[in-house]
Amino acid sequence: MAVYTEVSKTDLETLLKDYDLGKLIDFKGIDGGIENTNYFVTLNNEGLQQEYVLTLFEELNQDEMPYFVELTTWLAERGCPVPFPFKDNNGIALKSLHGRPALLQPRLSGHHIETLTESHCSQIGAALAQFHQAGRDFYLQRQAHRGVFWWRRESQHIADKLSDEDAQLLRTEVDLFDQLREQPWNLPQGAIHGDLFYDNALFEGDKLSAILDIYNACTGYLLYDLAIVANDWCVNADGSIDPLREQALLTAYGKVRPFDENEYLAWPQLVRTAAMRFWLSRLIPALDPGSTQKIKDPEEFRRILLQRIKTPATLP
Ligand SMILES: Nc1ncnc2c1ncn2[C@@H]1O[C@H](COP(=O)(O)OP(=O)(O)OP(=O)(O)O)[C@@H](O)[C@H]1O
Ligand SMILES: N[C@@H](CCO)C(=O)O
Repeated sequence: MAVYTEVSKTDLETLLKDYDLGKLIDFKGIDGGIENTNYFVTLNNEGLQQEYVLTLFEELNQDEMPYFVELTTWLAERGCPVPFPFKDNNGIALKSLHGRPALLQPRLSGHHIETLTESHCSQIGAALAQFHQAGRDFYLQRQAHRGVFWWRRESQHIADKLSDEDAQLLRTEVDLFDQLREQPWNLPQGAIHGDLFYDNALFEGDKLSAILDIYNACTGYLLYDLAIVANDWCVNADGSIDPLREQALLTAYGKVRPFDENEYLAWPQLVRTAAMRFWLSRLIPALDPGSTQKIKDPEEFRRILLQRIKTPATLP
């Protein structure tokens, strides 16, 4: 399970002394996610039981955290259903535990979905467009942690562990994205989520209730963020695209933020780039015998990439 850093009852009670949120009743490591350590925390405040999530960041350092504290607060203030961290009694949201940056956030209600429908895709499309609209004038910028510089470098590092064919496939996609960036297209940019897979959304009944795990957010092409969503929410187990779910996603998104003319040109490549990015981020730990990260199957994204090459995507 994804508890990389153990937190004891004493650690938590010491942390909670900085807040007036109530008495610790229970806490439990969360068996989900692969990047960070997460705990559900139950507190009792004057007879009322409330649920929180404590996140310890395993990769991000303290200096990188203000971007996320500010962004989640900014988005929540503009009506996006994202968790944002509580401030302690001194007005401080960004804490530290066992040398890791730590945030205490509300536990948002809802459950993970297992079977994706057009309605789920349509709701996440509208919500992502609202996220993008809300984040458009966000005042901080952040370069993607796993963006263009990362994939240029890592695709070379990993090449000798791959078949010639796979190494070439990665190289081609890295080059094609570089070519796209050279186009005078001026694609809309802003704060993007960066990892809005369906396991990062919660639904209450059939209604979207939360968008979680904002910690891959960065400044980037808005359409690339939509491509990440399309490759996860609208794909069948064999890597084939479900055209109805994809149509529902894109139509709902476009109603809230209509596409720019040049975004139609960029879309077929951006879905390929998004597939390449997750293929690569899954390949790295899968090919590293010393990795302690939970492994997700890289093949899934290789299949999606091949599918996106075979049948070029179009925006409605
Ligand atoms: N604020 C929250 N409210 C409700 N549930 C939450 C919240 N934060 C985290 N969770 C639960 O914990 C799980 C893991 O959290 P999260 O996805 O942020 O972890 P991660 O390790 O950063 O994940 P990833 O592998 O997607 O990067 C979520 O899928 C969700 O079930
Ligand atoms: N969503 C990512 C893992 C977390 O970044 C994946 O499925 O590869």
